[in-house]
Amino acid sequence: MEKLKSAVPDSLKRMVGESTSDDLPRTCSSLLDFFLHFEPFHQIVRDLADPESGLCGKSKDAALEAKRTGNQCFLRGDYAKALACYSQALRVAPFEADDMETNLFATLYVNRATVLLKMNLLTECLRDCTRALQISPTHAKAWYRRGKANASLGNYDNAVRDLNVAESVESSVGGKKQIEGELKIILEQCKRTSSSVLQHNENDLVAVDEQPQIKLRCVTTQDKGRGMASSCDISPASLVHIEEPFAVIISKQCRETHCHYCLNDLPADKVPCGSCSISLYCSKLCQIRAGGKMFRTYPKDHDIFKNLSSDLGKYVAEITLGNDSDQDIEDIPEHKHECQGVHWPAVLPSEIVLAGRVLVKSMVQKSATRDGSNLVECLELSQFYTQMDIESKLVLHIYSIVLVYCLQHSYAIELPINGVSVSQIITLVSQITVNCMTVVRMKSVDAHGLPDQFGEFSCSGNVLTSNVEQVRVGKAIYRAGSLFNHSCQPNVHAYFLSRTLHIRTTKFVAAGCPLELSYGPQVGLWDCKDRLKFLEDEYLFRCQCSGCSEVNLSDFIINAFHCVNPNCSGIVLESSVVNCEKQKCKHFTRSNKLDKYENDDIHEMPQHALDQSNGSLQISPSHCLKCGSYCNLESSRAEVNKAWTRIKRLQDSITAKEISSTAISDALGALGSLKSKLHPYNRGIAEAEDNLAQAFCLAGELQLAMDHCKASIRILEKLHDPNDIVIANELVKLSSIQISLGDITAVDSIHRISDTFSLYYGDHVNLVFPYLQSLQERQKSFVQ
Ligand SMILES: C[S@@+](CC[C@H](N)C(=O)[O-])C[C@H]1O[C@@H](n2cnc3c(N)ncnc32)[C@H](O)[C@@H]1O
Repeated sequence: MEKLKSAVPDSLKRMVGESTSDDLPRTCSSLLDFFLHFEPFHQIVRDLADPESGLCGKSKDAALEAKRTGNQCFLRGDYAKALACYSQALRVAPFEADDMETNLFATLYVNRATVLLKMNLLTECLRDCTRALQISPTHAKAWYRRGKANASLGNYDNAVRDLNVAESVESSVGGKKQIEGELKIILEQCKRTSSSVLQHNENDLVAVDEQPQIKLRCVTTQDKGRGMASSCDISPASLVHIEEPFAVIISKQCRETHCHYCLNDLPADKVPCGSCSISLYCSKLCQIRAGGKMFRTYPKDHDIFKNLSSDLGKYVAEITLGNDSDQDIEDIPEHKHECQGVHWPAVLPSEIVLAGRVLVKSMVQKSATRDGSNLVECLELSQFYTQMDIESKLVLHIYSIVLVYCLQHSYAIELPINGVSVSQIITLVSQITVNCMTVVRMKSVDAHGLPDQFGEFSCSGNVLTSNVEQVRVGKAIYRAGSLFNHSCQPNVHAYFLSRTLHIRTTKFVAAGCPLELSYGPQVGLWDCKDRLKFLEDEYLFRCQCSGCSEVNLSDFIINAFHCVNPNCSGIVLESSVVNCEKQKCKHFTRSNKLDKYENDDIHEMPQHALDQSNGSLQISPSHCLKCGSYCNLESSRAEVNKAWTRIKRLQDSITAKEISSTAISDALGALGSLKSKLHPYNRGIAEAEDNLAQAFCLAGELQLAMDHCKASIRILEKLHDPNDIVIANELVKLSSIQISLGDITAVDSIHRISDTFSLYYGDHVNLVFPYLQSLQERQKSFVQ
């Protein structure tokens, strides 16, 4: 990119930098012309798009090497490493390759199934055996391992069937004997235990039965353009919107951990893409949905099966044929055009690869014309090319040109390469920038940073604690979902089950009111100036929401300093905050929720400042809003910065899991400095308290951890609504500490968490956050 950017002549750079969306066909055409005669550009495109030089292709040698290492690890008993090696071998193995007259894929699946069986990952083992059998139906070891996994799962009928088939396809006498021995054991077990047939569906996609019952209207306002509004009163926690994405792309940092199609966690038996070594899937169904149907060896009329009873024959057919053909598979696989081992999909920025997906899908769907000239209109999304800075415009031009060339090389799309087509891609990417949604997943981790996926309490020594973290797993375009505008005080919450967007109200919404979600910033999390800056930088608009146009108390106190007068509870603001507050057009009214400040006098301060001037805020930076005392904020800021350097050291030791008593006592000193300079409800103090809570958890000092966690929550309660999810997330930590301490008040905390999470996730709460169930189980044991 740097090479291409620096090669562009200054005059062309200027022309691109000053362009508006109307100029795009002309600027694209000029830049294309330049690159056409610039050989390094063509070399770059060849490197990115030529399968021969692609770095993400399949290699039988690399697969055999990984398999060999896997075998050695297996023999040593290093099952985790063996599992990783077999998975890597599967990722790079060419689908058609054979190894010792057996399909290499099938062998690798069976090897991996053997490791999975050793690791007691039975369902995963079963699935790998089935995958091997769908490629190579007479693979005796696959039937045998399948039988063992089924027996361990208590599926005795199927285990007996598997072993009977294994025996009939096994050629060696020794092998047959071993199977017979196993069969006897299983038949014995079967007699002792009543058979329970468990269904193990490879693609356990979440069944979503709840459907939105409310009709929404699309309305247009002058300050925000189109937006969604309710046509009736809507009660809190109502599901108002469900939508499948138009296109999705996984985050780069989640490529090894999450399914590239549905974005769920990858299981131990992940499935690789059939034609490149980039993508990984949680199941074959996801692989097919993303990459299209692969060539498959369907079971032929094997002589070997002829002696089977009709019941067993039917069973064999069921297993080996699978049920993919019955599945409702999306007819436009979004990854297919990126395959064949080329590495541009791995190298180019996610938004560009996503633009490629949108473009190909639109063209295949025929909603876009062959020359792509109506691509932008057919998506009907807003875009802000003209507002972009000079540098971004040039980068966007170059990436768009590279993308069209790559698509033509590796997919042979019919899109002509000219100023019009490239300008359409530029507009498409700028649409994606402002309209794509970040798909997030909730993850609970224990104080030691270990994932707590199974909803169990992690236990390290005597410390049992948990945090909630959000993982940004991907980006997606939802056409109707994009019509929801942003508010820093949102009344709806967006979440994702697999790739499906769900939007639910978190407050009562009166008929006709806009339904607005948060694009990231929220009142109570950041102050107004930081929110405005983020939205301008990321989404290129100036926020007009209530939080940014009406004075609210959170924005006053979130970054406030303490009055120098120790007896005064007043707040002192920096000039940047004051300037931002003064620009708000609507001012503080009694309707701003004051209940949470009932026993404080801070709510009077903005009101007081307002009344004096009859309309506009009369507040001076560096002066206490209550008593007027001057505070030298420069020296306060310097002291606060010093304190933060010390707290950061504690954060580093938390990350490194190396907590020392010196680090903690130093951070306690720093917290004292923060408290002496900052207003008691400053968010920085909440953060420092939270860090200390985590540190004390790691050090096993749970009582102190609880005190600091509570102190953090007390501040959050001043900054947010009582049922805000930010507070519930912190309560997760508090409740797990309380449980560990045997503190009965854990029950109240868990009730609050449950109420808030149900508000945000409705009936999906346990799917999104399985940890809640285990908290509730623990709560029951308290009550009994
Ligand atoms: C995802 S789109 C939302 C739909 C958009 N209003 C439309 O007409 O297509 C995001 C754009 O909507 C507008 N928008 C959303 N929230 C806004 C807000 N709080 N203040 C001002 N503009 C907003 C901005 O122009 C932003 O770039």
